[in-house]
Amino acid sequence: MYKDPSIEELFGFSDSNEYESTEENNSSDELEVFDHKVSPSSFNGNEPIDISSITFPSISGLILYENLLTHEQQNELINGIIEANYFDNPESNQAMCFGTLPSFLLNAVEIISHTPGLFPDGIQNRKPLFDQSIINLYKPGEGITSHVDLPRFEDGIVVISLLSSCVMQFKPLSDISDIEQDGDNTNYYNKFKDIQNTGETIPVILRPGSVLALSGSSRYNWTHGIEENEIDEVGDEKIVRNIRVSVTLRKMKQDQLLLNKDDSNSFSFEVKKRGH
Ligand SMILES: O=C(O)CCC(=O)C(=O)O
Ligand SMILES: [Fe+2]
Repeated sequence: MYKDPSIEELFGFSDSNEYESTEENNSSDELEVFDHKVSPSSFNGNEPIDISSITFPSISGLILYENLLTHEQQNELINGIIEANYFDNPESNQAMCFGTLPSFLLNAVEIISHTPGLFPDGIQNRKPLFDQSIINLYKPGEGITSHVDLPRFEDGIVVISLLSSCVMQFKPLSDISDIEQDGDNTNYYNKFKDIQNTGETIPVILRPGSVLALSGSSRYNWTHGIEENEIDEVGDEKIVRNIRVSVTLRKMKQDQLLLNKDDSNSFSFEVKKRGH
């Protein structure tokens, strides 16, 4: 029977000292988050089935593929993330990997790279498609400040959603001139607080197994963020948030790679607390 996993079951830590597991210990460390009786519906290695793609008329370049990853593929990602121990420290909720992608991401990247229409051809056919990943862990009620991804990353970004749904808000930038000047990370997230928000906000529901692709205007001219809500309401739909994990995949700009030439084929990662 499906039961939402607790954060302790997933990542082995608790906010409260009172937590005591009533579950049997799973000696293999492997966690089946999804009940496989709910039949996975999507990519079977040959033909994609039952995948819906959603576009947003006012946000050019934004496309959402629901059910792109099967439950098994989602489990594989979650188990890979657990085994990598990124979130052993309860303070950390963001792991950044540079260089070679962690191996547990490779099947998902393979699927994404074979998904037609995700990106314009020039992006879709680049090699490698991605060389940087961020894994974000959200407890219920947590979010991420509205931002535009850093200019040191190429166009063509995806966000894979796992475990829980949430709403991502897209807001058009009123002034994009600052983005070009901001070559590094400094105060990047704060920068957009003041210059966004002159127009409408477009809610995008990110469900587990979905892949959101951003290119062109959606990547450069809109901010995206997740509000700090325990419940999201969109139209008639009410989403009670549970623990959510997302995987962001991007490609570093070539000149940024050259800055770290000796490291460009190696793998490194950094685990920290999201600054927002
Ligand atoms: O967690 C998400 O869904 C979004 C993450 C994000 O925007 C980012 O890593 O830049
Ligand atoms: Fe982002």
